[in-house]
Amino acid sequence: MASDINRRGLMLVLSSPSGAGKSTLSRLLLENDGNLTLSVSVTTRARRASEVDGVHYHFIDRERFMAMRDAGDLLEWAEVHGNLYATPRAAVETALSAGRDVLFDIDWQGTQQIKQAMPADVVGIFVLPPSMKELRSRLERRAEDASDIIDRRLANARSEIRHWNEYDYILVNRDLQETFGSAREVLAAERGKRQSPPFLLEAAARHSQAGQPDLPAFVDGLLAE
Ligand SMILES: Nc1nc2c(ncn2[C@@H]2O[C@H](COP(=O)(O)OP(=O)(O)O)[C@@H](O)[C@H]2O)c(=O)[nH]1
Ligand SMILES: Nc1ncnc2c1ncn2[C@@H]1O[C@H](COP(=O)(O)OP(=O)(O)O)[C@@H](O)[C@H]1O
Repeated sequence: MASDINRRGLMLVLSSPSGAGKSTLSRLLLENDGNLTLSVSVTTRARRASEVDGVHYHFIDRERFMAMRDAGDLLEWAEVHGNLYATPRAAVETALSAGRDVLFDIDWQGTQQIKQAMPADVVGIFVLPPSMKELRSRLERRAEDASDIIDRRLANARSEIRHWNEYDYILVNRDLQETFGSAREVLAAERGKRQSPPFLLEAAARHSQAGQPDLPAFVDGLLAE
């Protein structure tokens, strides 16, 4: 039975440099997909005006963060832009064992850690901005961070982008609706792969559309040889 084969949910990771659009994409995915749950991270960063404690993050102090880390309560953790961020373990395990898929908005360091721990269950999407100029203007338009904080995020962007090839899918976020459509395709394809074999072909076709536009032509070329 399919429910027996696929009783563990998948772990969908979205990473990007700050401002590329991963929080916006996460929100769209969560609003449109009843089986997807957000892993709400803990962080020592200050709350932004638009953020709600317990919804976007659990905002905690450094002491509590260290206590959680030392107690083994964190699935992964990292320092990003001078703040500490981590994924609480318990909520993820509860959701996965109930067959729900879990969405993570975490950086490349966290992705490496969970891929190491659970390689078969993790699907990584890296979101790129169309240009660095557009990245800056998105951070400025978002108007949530002081200019020194924006500068720090931009200064870190290139070193984050260098980790793009550690991910399974790369999405260039030009048009938001198109990127959202591609992310949904990835999710559908990866769910399909985890079902019974008849879904595998469909999954492969979707994978190629979402990730590499040239792949269908390549496959056509192979078939024509
Ligand atoms: N490793 C890790 N990174 C996280 C976690 N939560 C958020 N991040 C990353 O920390 C970075 C900064 O996030 P945030 O302060 O919300 O800023 P934003 O990316 O500009 O929205 C982003 O790359 C997030 O993906 C987490 O639990 N673990
Ligand atoms: N495709 C897009 N085109 C234009 N603006 C976008 C696009 N995607 C996201 N944005 C905007 O860019 C800003 C940064 O997006 P956000 O999701 O907060 O990025 P991140 O979570 O990666 O830091 C937000 O103001 C958001 O509304």
